[in-house]
Order: sequence, then structure tokens, then C-alpha cells
Amino acid sequence: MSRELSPIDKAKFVAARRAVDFVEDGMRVGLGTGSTAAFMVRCLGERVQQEGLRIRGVPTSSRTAALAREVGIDVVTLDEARWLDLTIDGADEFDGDLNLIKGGGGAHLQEKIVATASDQMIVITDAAKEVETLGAFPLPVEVIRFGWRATQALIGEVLVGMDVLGRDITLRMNGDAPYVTDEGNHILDLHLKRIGNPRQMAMVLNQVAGVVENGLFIDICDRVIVGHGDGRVETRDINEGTSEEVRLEFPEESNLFNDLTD
Ligand SMILES: O=C[C@H](O)[C@H](O)[C@H](O)COP(=O)(O)O
Repeated sequence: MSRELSPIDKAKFVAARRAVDFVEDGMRVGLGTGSTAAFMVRCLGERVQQEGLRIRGVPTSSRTAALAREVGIDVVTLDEARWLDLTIDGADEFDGDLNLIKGGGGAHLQEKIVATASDQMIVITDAAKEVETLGAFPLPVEVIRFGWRATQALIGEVLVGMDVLGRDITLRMNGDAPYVTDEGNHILDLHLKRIGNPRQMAMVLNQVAGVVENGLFIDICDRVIVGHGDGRVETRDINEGTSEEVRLEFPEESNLFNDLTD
């Protein structure tokens, strides 16, 4: 069923729509996860169906894989694609250096593997996710289920002495049961409020036994595309130091908005 889009949804939609302009015929494309990435997968599917765009898509979650197939994208694994031309994904926070927090939807492990196996990563987002300093959004850390409480305690110890404002660590839940990722792991959310040194944090966390991957993406994102509810879309390129703005129209009626669940 089609539904009226909120201003935030409109912002996500225009960012997604602009991002698919960067996809060219023949590309191998990493497909992110989350509500913003879902718009991008739908827009890409539209180009495949209407323009005959030929791409291979590597999804970053089972949810994205299902949506990509539904909209007619040729889905392959990362091992089949080997290397990607471009990955387009959402984020939970980004700073002025285009460092990111990801994993609010529990997919940051596959997302980081796919993004780092790509020539370029584009992040699509609404303006509310831009921050001066990362950390207001709880930092997701994927951990092995075995001994997760010990891993939680060890993470608590390494946080002592780091430039943070909070040290609460919670196990992500799915109703009454712990959340389980596509890789069969759990997620600990670190409520740090401020991450003064994200590069150091990312390295230190991955040294803890039981940690599989943290949600900090440092020096991985090349461009951020920021959508606004009025149709404005700003594209910033960190490598070229450029920024450009365009305005996109919303389609009056579109099946791109059908059955939005992500
Ligand atoms: O695990 C999920 C991903 O990192 C998402 O890309 C991130 O949480 C942003 O999701 P959304 O576009 O729904 O805000």
C-alpha cells in the first residue's frame, strides 16, 4: 500500500534518488541496509526495469537481498562479485570528516565488509544525522554469542580512560530475546554520548576478544548525499573537497513508496 511520506522520509527519498545517478551500466554495486538504503534499492530497481540498466548488486543483509530481488536487481554474493565499483548505504551519524556510526539496524558487519571492498562509498542521509562529534547515537558492536557478558565487561574496561561521556553498555533485544544478526551474533550498544577519538575507539574495540566488528566507519565514506524534506539535496565529496546542491521533485504517485517496511 502506498502511504503519505513524512518530511524525513522525503529527505531520505531524495538523497537515495540522487545517489542512484552515480550508478553506471555494468557496475557491481554494494546495497546498504536500513530505511534510507531501501529507498535507494527501489530507485535502482526502477532504473533496471525502465532503462534496462545492467548491474550486479551485493546486498548487506537478508532484508536488502529480499528487496533487491523483488525489484528486479541481479543479486550476487561479494565472493562472486570479488570487488565492487560503488557501495551506497545509510548511516546513523556522520561528522565533518565523513566518519560514520552505523549498525542501528544491526547490519554493520556485512556493511563494513562490502564498503571496504568497494572503490567508492556513498552515504545517503537526512540532515538530522550530521553531528560535530560522533557518539550521541549508541555505538553498535557485534559480538560472538559465546561469553558475551565477559566481552561486555572487557569493553567496559577498555572504555576507562577514553574520551567519552558515558560508559553504559546494553545488549540489543528483539522483544524478549537478544537480537541475533544475519551472522548469528549479538549486538552490544555502547552509550558513549561522545567519542572524542573515533579512530582510536574503532581500533581498540576490535582488539577485545569476542568483538567481531564495531559500527565506526573511519575513512571509508567518500561522499555524503544529504536530503531535505523540501527536495533539496546536497552532495559533499570529501576527496575533492566539493559540495553541490540540486532540487528534486517528488513523484505524485509512485510504487517506490509501496509497502515501506524497513
Ligand atoms: O545496520 C543498519 C545500517 O547501518 C543503517 O544503514 C543505518 O542504521 C541507517 O538506517 P536508516 O537509514 O534506517 O536510518
